[in-house]
Amino acid sequence: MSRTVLTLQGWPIEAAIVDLDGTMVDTQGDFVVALGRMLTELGLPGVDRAFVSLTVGKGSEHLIRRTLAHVGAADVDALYEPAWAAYQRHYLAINGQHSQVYPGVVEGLARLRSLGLPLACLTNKPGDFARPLLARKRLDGHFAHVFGGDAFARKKPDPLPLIETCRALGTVPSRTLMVGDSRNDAEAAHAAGCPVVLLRHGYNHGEPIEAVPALAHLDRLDALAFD
Ligand SMILES: O=C(O)COP(=O)(O)O
Ligand SMILES: [Mg+2]
Repeated sequence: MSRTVLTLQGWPIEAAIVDLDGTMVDTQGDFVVALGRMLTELGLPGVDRAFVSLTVGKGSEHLIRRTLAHVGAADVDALYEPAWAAYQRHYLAINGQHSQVYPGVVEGLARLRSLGLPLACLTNKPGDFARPLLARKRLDGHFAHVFGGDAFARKKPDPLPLIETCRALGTVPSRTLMVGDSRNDAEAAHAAGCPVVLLRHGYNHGEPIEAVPALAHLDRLDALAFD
C-alpha cells in the first residue's frame, strides 16, 4: 500500500511523533500534587507550580533530583531512591486527575489521522505513567506506538528516541514530523533530522518558545496547516 505524503513548508511528511506533557496534556497539576505528597512523606517543604513548569520535560529522575535540591535536601543522592519510590506511588494514584487536554488536541490528532499519517507518542515521562494517562484522556486510540522516557537508552534531547520511533513507524526522520512544546523536543528533532513544529502552551524551561527554531509555533494543534 502506498503511503500518504503531505508537505509542510516543502518537507514531505509521512508520519508524526507527538510529545505528551505540555503538548497534548497540561499535566502541571499532577506533577505538583505527586511531588507535594512525596515531599510531605519525606518531611521536606513543598514546591510551587512555577518551579514545576520550569523543571518538567527532562524525565522523572531529573525532576526529582532538581526538586530535592530546590527544597534544600541535605543529601540528594541518598534520598533519591526513597523519593523515586514515593513519587511513583503518588503519581500513579492521581495520574490524570489534575491534568487537562489542551484545546485543539483531539481535533488536531483526528485530523492528522484522517489525512493518513500514522502517529506515535514519544515522551520523557516513564511509559508506565504515559500509557494510563493517554487512556484516561481517551487519546490512546490515535497512536500506533507509545514510547516513554525509559523505552530507549537515552531521552530527548538526544536524537536516539526519535530515530528509534521513526524506525517503529517505518519512516525516515526527514519525512517524520515532531510535534513538541520545548527546546528538548526541538533539539532532539534537529539532531535526528526531523522537521519540527512547537506548541506555545507548554513548558519550555522558562524560555519563550519563539526563541526555539521550528517550522511553526502554534497556539493549538489543530492550527497545523500543510502546504
Ligand atoms: O519530563 C517529563 O516527565 C515529560 O516530558 P515530555 O512529555 O514533555 O517529554
Ligand atoms: Mg513536553
